[in-house]
Amino acid sequence: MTDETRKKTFLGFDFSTQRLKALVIGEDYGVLHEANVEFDSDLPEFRTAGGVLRGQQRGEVTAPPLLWVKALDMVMDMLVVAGVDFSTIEALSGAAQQHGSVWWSKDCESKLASLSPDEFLHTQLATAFVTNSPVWMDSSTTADCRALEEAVGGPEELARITGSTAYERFTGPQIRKMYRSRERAYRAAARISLVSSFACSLFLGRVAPIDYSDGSGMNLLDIHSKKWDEKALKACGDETLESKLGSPVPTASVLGTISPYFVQRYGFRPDCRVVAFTGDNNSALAGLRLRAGWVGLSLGTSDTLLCGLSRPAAPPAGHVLVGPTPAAPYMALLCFANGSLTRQNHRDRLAGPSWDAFNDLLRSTVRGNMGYMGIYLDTAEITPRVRAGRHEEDAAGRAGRAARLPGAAYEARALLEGQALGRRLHAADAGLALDSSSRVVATGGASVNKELLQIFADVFNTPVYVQNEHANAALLGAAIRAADVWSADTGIKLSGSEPSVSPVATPYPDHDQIYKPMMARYRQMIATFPKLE
Ligand SMILES: Nc1ncnc2c1ncn2[C@@H]1O[C@H](COP(=O)(O)OP(=O)(O)O)[C@@H](O)[C@H]1O
Ligand SMILES: O=C(CO)[C@@H](O)[C@H](O)COP(=O)(O)O
Repeated sequence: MTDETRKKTFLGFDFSTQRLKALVIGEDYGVLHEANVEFDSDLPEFRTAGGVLRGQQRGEVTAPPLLWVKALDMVMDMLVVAGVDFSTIEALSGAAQQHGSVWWSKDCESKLASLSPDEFLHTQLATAFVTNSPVWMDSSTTADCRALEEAVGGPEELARITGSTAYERFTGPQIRKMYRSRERAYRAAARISLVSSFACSLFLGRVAPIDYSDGSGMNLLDIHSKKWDEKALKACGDETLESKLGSPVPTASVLGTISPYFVQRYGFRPDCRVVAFTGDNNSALAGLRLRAGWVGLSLGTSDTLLCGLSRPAAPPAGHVLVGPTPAAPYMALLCFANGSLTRQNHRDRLAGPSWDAFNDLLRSTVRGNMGYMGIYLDTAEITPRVRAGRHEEDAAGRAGRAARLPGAAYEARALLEGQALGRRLHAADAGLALDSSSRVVATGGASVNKELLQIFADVFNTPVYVQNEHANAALLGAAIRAADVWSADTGIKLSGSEPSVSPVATPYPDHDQIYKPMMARYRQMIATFPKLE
């Protein structure tokens, strides 16, 4: 029996692309503690750039799973130093970058079950993985995508079953590539986790099941029956694949109690519940708790657009996923690979390492940028699926040398207007309707930048809001899901709180004159980029 009067707190994690964050909330969902480990600077021994490693083959991007394990050791120590009383934590959950796969070695279960509380996790799990993890930025599996679509009956059929046509970063095509090109690694892996279920496993002390919501980013899960699709499994591996993946579970599930390692090392209660972890965008939707007609805009390493759906309509573009909470049975997602890191690269080039200096450049230009436009793709793009490249045009539509933009300020605005135009255009193509009642709610690292949000408001012709409770809805969503699922499991009501949002950018009334023609030009410009093949 849980004592209803004792102090209750809930812990959330976000294993995102560039950092690991942890957050403790109280019964009222108010933030009590936070900690943050940045992979590149806090763990330089792994030699990552932006949290990832670029491979030799074109488009290959991975991350070492031990980096995430060591980051967890560090973040836990930070919470200790911050004075967190782990005995008050009733439940924990987490979010993680989507689609990445973690390849566990044969003895992983015995290792997870017998961790010594006297040692760090990373020293004990150093040999628990058979290879680095392919992550969402990988674009090297185009051949596997086409083969998977063909095996299932075509791209439309795959989208009807799994919610998406085949995408390079989705876990099914990534598993197929491993099976096809590195069969020894495929065979050596006893289990395959998503980054979310891998992170959950560390707390559970056994390999955790994949949840339905993040599992929908694999091109393997039937989003209607919520079972693995047999044809898709067969196309991506051999008869052992289903057991390597294990059976998927509802996202709002208590998977068990916390591993003795955390009880003995940090003083967690032995009955602290571990709630299934999920993808970071899925968790952001849970954290934002959007109203009907509102759209989430996550500005993390990637930029994503999200909204809840009541039914799983097959999308003409983008993805439909099983939703993370009972309130959002399904969700729509559009992902853009050239998000914060691309903005950051060009900020460094044009203004140096300061966002204030970059914003000064933006302020010195006008909406519409006197007709100068640019599309800057530093990495292969996901929406649409094109190669990296750059295209600039002057007001007369001239490209190439003749169109060189007249200075850093014009390039800065061209970059952000180009990004916002792309988000808006592809959202419309994917059937995401915005009307006068719509609101965009921004979250993630770049959502603190009001100049950037003003450009999104102008291009979308929609007011942009931010959430007051936290700038990282994925992290907050992880802690809130831990609390909500715990409450449903124990029957104990929590005071909780409704999310509150504040407006940060309102569109100027000249959207139609300025941005409608630019949208048409954007469509022509993006068509000049070579497609992934
Ligand atoms: N003031 C700012 N303006 C624009 N972008 C910013 C600003 N502050 C931070 N960022 C961007 O936020 C990104 C990190 O966002 P975050 O949500 O933590 O990413 P992730 O969750 O993918 O690791 C950084 O790459 C950085 O470029
Ligand atoms: O691939 C996708 C979504 O489909 C990405 O959005 C990843 O989930 C990475 O998230 P961030 O680290 O950028 O938040």
